[in-house]
Amino acid sequence: MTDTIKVIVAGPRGRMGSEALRMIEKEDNLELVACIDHKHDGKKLSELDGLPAFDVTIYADINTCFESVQADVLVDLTTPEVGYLHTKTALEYGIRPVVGTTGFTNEQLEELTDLAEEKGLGTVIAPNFAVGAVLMMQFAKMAAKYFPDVEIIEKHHDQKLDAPSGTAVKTAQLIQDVRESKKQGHPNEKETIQGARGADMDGMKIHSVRLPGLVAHQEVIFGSSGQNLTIKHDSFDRASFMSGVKLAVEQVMKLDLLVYGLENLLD
Ligand SMILES: NC(=O)C1=CN([C@@H]2O[C@H](COP(=O)(O)OP(=O)(O)OC[C@H]3O[C@@H](n4cnc5c(N)ncnc54)[C@H](O)[C@@H]3O)[C@@H](O)[C@H]2O)C=CC1
Ligand SMILES: O=C(O)C1=N[C@H](C(=O)O)C[C@H](O)C1
Repeated sequence: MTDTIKVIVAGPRGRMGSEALRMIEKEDNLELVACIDHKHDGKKLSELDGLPAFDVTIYADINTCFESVQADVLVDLTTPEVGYLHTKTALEYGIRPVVGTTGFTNEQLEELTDLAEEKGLGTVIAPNFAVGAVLMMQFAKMAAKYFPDVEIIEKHHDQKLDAPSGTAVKTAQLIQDVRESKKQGHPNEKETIQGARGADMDGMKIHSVRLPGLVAHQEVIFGSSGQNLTIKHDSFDRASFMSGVKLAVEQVMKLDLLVYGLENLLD
């Protein structure tokens, strides 16, 4: 029998955090031991409406939480600034972070990579936990070898804080690994309205759509003479991310460094 993994969830009232609670409730090898939330300090999760009725305490202060509760893993599903601080603090307390929160800067990712290595602690930061999205990114990386002209269109719900999405940035980074740096479009093109051509990453354009009704969607469009290739993924429901969160929580226990991207954990 495998040992139970003791998990703290940060952001339990959020769209992703609440889905993570529902996932943990169903899994015998995961045990929720506390939650971190800037509201409801000291309450039990079971006192909040609409969430699984776990008899665990909510802490507003992460240090108090880590000093009061013995845990193996912190699952962070909050906001970019908070998520970064949580990840750093978890590593300082010897707790392995599994981070779905997006919007970290490259400098923050580098700092966390160094800290995880120094502490010898597994850490997973995954911009997208949906297996289909991970495949979409891998297929895009494969295609970029043959189609260097590419634009990324990501579409999300209008409550999203960061743009471009973590998934779009990660996709562009994977493509950047295999293609020569390239400025796309006409060399003399001019935007008559600022932003019309989207964000630029190493010459690739990234377009961010935000609308009510959307969940998480991305198209990677490759163009070549006489042909286009479109690789597309849709998450219609946040349950789509949960098998990836579970895998990351299990695998982070076996790691002693930081991995960035769920693809590094898939067979
Ligand atoms: N990696 C992945 O597969 C996915 C990642 N995300 C990312 O996860 C993050 C959360 O997304 P959603 O759940 O949609 O957002 P949300 O806005 O529904 O939830 C964020 C939660 O964080 C809480 N929060 C804010 N400050 C806090 C603090 N100091 N301590 C504890 N909790 C705090 C808020 O109260 C809120 O409940 C975002 O960065 C998003 O981009 C979202 C979907 C999938
Ligand atoms: O905020 C979201 O919703 C999502 N965020 C992640 C991202 O920024 O890529 C993953 C997914 O796209 C949903």
